[in-house]
Amino acid sequence: MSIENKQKQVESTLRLAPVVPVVIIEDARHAVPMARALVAGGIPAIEVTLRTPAALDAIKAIAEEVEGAVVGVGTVLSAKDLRAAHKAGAKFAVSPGVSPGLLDAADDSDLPLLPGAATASEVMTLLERGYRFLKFFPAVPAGGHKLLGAWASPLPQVTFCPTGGISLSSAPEFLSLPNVVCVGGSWLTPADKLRNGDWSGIEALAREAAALR
Ligand SMILES: O=C(O)C(=O)C[C@H](O)[C@H](O)COP(=O)(O)O
Repeated sequence: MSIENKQKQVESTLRLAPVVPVVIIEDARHAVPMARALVAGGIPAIEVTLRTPAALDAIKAIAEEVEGAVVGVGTVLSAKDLRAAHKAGAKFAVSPGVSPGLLDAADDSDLPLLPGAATASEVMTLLERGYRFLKFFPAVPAGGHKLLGAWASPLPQVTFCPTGGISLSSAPEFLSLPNVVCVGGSWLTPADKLRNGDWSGIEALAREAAALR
């Protein structure tokens, strides 16, 4: 698939809701009820990070069992991560930054990648490779909505999903920027709610997030 088509897929996924939850899942058995709660709350695109041994099983379970969910994989650092997540059923991939090896692997893969960038030079390098939709990471420590707003004029062809340090209360300052399509954040799936199986609590957090903007 061409980079243009993969980027179109990324765009339509990012346009589904104002927030993409970034999930750290410790127990794959939590994946399906958690994803159902997020979808019920109006948040269909879900990024499951490859930070725990349960991540690939969680992605597989959501892909197979949760109607309406668009499951993606986060913390993709290598070609191997990309292949494993694609095989598990991920529909999109997210990386905190890029390496030449990861970009080459993404060119060879049909799994659309949302690559991370934190400087204008990184953004320009990714533009050269055909990427117009990028993750801005780590959004708040790297300069927050002020940095992102400053890129809108010289880099108008690039649209971002800022992630890293964003909360329900700070999301609107990002979402109001012309070069932001949605934000990412871990606040929708807190560890204690996952551990306690508080699915209605997660649905309530999703509903609040879906109403942003
Ligand atoms: O795993 C990845 O690929 C990442 O780039 C990191 C995540 O996007 C942040 O960890 C978001 O987490 P919060 O700052 O808690 O909202």
